[in-house]
Amino acid sequence: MLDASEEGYVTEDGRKIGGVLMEMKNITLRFGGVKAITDISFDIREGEIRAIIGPNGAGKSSMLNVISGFYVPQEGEVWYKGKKRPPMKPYQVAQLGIARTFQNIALFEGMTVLDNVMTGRLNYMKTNLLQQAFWKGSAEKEETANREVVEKVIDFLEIQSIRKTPVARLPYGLKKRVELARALAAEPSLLLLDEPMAGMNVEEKEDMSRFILDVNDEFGTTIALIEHDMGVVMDLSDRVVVMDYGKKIGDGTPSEIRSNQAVIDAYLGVAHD
Ligand SMILES: Nc1ncnc2c1ncn2[C@@H]1O[C@H](COP(=O)(O)OP(=O)(O)OP(=O)(O)O)[C@@H](O)[C@H]1O
Repeated sequence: MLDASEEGYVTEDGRKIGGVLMEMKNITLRFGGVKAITDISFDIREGEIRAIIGPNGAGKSSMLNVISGFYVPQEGEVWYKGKKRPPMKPYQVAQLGIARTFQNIALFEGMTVLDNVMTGRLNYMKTNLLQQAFWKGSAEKEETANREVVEKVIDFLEIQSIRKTPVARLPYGLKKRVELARALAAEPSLLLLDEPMAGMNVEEKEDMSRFILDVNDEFGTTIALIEHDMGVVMDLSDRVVVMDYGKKIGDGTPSEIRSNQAVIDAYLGVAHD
């Protein structure tokens, strides 16, 4: 059994994970008569890669939407960095350092890769248009600082060669990478990835897995992801939450989840590796 103390724990591959970054306490979310999430609690720790898995309709996206502020649960509490988070709009959650990608890519198709990634910096752009007109100097300084972060992310994700290409012209796998770049440009403390491998071929999945691990390793970014590809989930994640019909049926390391009978019955069917 994993020793997840207050201070943190050591992963199966020997990495040191910190204390609690986010805690979901007894979350219940309803849409009219449909209970998408029923009384779910779990935490996400500093520096870890945490997966949420489960069959279609289990409530995974709803949970990610609660974390990112798109949905406000009827019951339960969301704690972040040791404080209870009041109900917030998604942009306010983003300002707390929580960035996300979407299940269906949500980029500006007509804009270049560079401009799309720049939109990830919007929360850092303090000068408005009027100020830009009067205080050109400070707007320029801000633009340069934002550009530096964006260029670093573009280099890191190896998309320099397509920086001036309109997103509409890119293949699917690269669009997904641009979405990751935009989220990273926000320099998040918590990065949420909604099915980062969906629709990808094997090679694209391998690239994306490598980038996710590199982001976590290089920037220490905490990552929570939803993913259906069990090979990927078991390879990438430090701990996994399993949902079924809106309820939590498992929570543990990949090897604990692989041998959890309730999880095997509801989702895995046969043990995945
Ligand atoms: N906006 C909504 N309005 C009404 N019902 C919703 C809404 N969003 C989700 N639901 C319902 O809540 C339940 C959980 O859906 P959710 O999309 O969170 O599941 P999921 O685990 O992410 O599924 P998938 O793997 O198919 O994406 C489903 O019964 C779904 O129909």
